[in-house]
Amino acid sequence: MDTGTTAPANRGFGNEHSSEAVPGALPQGRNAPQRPPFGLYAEQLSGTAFTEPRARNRRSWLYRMRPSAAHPPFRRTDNGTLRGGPFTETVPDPNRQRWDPLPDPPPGTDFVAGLWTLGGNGDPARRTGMAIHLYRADVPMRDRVFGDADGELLIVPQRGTLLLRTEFGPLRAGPGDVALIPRGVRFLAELPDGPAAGYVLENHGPPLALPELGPVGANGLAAPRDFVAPHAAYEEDADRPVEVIAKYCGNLWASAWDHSPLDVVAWHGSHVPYVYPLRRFNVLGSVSFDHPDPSLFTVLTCPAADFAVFAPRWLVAEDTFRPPYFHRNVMSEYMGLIEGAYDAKASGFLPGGGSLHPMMSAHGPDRETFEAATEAELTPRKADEGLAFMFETPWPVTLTAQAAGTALRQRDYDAAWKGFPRHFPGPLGKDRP
Ligand SMILES: O=C(O)Cc1cc(O)ccc1O
Ligand SMILES: [Fe+2]
Repeated sequence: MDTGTTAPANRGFGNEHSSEAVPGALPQGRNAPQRPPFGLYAEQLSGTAFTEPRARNRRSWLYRMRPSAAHPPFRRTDNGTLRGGPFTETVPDPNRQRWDPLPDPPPGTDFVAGLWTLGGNGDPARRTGMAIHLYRADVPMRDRVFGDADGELLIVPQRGTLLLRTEFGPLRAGPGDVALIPRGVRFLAELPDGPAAGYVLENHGPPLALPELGPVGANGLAAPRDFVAPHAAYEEDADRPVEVIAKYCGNLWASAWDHSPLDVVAWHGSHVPYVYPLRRFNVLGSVSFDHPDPSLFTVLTCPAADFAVFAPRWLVAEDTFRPPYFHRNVMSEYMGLIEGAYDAKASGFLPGGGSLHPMMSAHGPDRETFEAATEAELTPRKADEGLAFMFETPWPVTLTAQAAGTALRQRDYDAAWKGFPRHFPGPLGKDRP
């Protein structure tokens, strides 16, 4: 992971971070001096209510060339394939769904234009729920900058690298990394390795945080120090026309600025973007028997969703069906695959594709996986065939019309669980109880 500078990484989830692109640009001892250094303008960006308890309070102070307030009106612009809650285009569907990866975008698609919404729940106007988006882009954002008032964005690259130039400085995230852009933080996405694709969890509610560790102890799972915040960096050519796009209560709005919002010279605070390399996740698992619940793989959690990663790990459980078990649960599970294969599905779940297992819908290993795991010799085995993740949400996910109607939807997904033979009570007269 490259943070774009040679300075030591700005590490630690939830820290009071600080950074200055020019020595002396960050005011010391107060947030709003009468005259900030170099004639910069001080601006507070609050991610939580002013009175939110200290442990959950998120805000940052930015010292910029111009106040963000100096801009003309925002006007509605085309949402493209982006949709916002409340999701009412289809009725909530109890069926299990799976999609093939999205095809390449029309030439000239940047990160924002390439956002394609699968579905979600809640309502951004009430700051509840979440949305699931996919993105694919083949051109960098140059004179376009995006900011999402509706929530934070957890970006999961699957193909290609994103160089995210944020108000707080640059972050680089490629396949195997996740980037977390807090609510309202403006950024553009460049594509240093060419075309890019991936997944986005948009969280409308309280921000994602590291999970409690409980009996796990003081260490384990995602370590706070593996989250890297950017170093302050501003655009030298900030005085140029830039289209600023805002997502606000589900819709896109655009404003023609005469300067770039990427003009922050110094900042400090807790409402900051991060990159986290998923392979740093300290996977814990069963060293005796049984397959643990996937909550043990939680990287980040918030009321609207848990983000879990299925990272390489050793499987050693004795007398155990080792892949994910058959289950029905109250949560709705959207899964994506960054690379390789996932241990519950022998076929059909492709990198860049996705599956949705709604509230109380029965799912688990497909028949091929079941048969193989039932016969497998239970020697210690490294499960390192891929990198999968899950957005697990307590509320049903309602699909957009495009996600429900697309030809990418695998209409025969139920066949993954077809043909399980009945063994009980056994042939008449034999083992019959
Ligand atoms: O459905 C899935 O594949 C996700 C999942 C994984 C696991 O290890 C246990 C339960 C679960 O829902
Ligand atoms: Fe599941």
